[in-house]
Amino acid sequence: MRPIIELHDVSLRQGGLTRLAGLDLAVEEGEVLALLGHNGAGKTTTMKLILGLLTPSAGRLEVLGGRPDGRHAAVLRRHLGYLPENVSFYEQLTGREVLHFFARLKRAAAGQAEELLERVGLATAAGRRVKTYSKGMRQRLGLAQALLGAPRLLLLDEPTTGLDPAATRDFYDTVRELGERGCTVLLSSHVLPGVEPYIDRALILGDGHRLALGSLDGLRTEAALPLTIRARGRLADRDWRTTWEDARIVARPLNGHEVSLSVPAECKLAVLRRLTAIPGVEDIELQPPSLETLYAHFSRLGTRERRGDAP
Ligand SMILES: Nc1ncnc2c1ncn2[C@@H]1O[C@H](COP(=O)(O)OP(=O)(O)OP(=O)(O)O)[C@@H](O)[C@H]1O
Repeated sequence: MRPIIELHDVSLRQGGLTRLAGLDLAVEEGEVLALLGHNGAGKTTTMKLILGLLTPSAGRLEVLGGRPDGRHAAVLRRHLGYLPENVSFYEQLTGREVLHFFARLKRAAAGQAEELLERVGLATAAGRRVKTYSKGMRQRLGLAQALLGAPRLLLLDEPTTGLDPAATRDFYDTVRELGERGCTVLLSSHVLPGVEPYIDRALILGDGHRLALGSLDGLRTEAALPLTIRARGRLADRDWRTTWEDARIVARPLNGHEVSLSVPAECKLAVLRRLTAIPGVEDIELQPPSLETLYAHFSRLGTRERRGDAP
């Protein structure tokens, strides 16, 4: 089956500025892909190219089997949902009126508006004017708007900015459910903590360049960063710095009953074996590099490469 989104060497240059540089990307049906990057990295630009709101200056781009900015655009509009970064609605309308308005625009059944209000948890607030909504309620209304018409592809630009942790979790739960039903989801985010369990792959962008693309496991293998092993117990009597022959294993005693070890992946088993044999060790916890750590690693690497620094 063909990917839902295909970018081959896509660039967008405007004036002297490169907004996107030679991006290659294929996204499969039902995949949840996170677009990660600093301010100005090219996340919104990538989304707007996929939406057909911008046209590449070079390269080939296909979305749901056609070019998004050509005649295919009308087909796309029916199968695409978009939640922009700064979502705004007519403040005087109620949540229900807003959704009915967008349902008419998208030629979706009015009944679907009610169903979606329920689904995003706004059923009881549906009769209130949008101007009385909190940030989280506006985002949920935005998501309901994006879900009108049963889209095959959803583009969510910074959807969890300003949401509290519980609202963020609810939001991502809905995203996961959509992915499981075969809807392809692209979401851009600065807010990395919490997103890991909900995504299949991450694309890390920096100054319009692709810095890394892969699943969490794939990115971990590529980055080859040390993992953290924490041991707890009655540990005060030991000199942790001299316990290891390999200089790459760095021990940081946190207090008398906890030590944190930075361990290269290939030393993991040896360290675990040694730790389990040490009297006093009562508990061991493994922490592979988080998405946040991987993001920082690839961003640093990308910046260095572009500046031509030695690693
Ligand atoms: N309307 C525009 N006209 C010209 N250049 C633009 C325009 N919008 C964005 N850019 C430039 O394109 C580049 C990529 O911006 P983009 O908005 O895609 O980044 P982003 O990763 O979404 O950033 P943010 O996290 O701040 O939203 C930046 O250098 C930005 O200055």
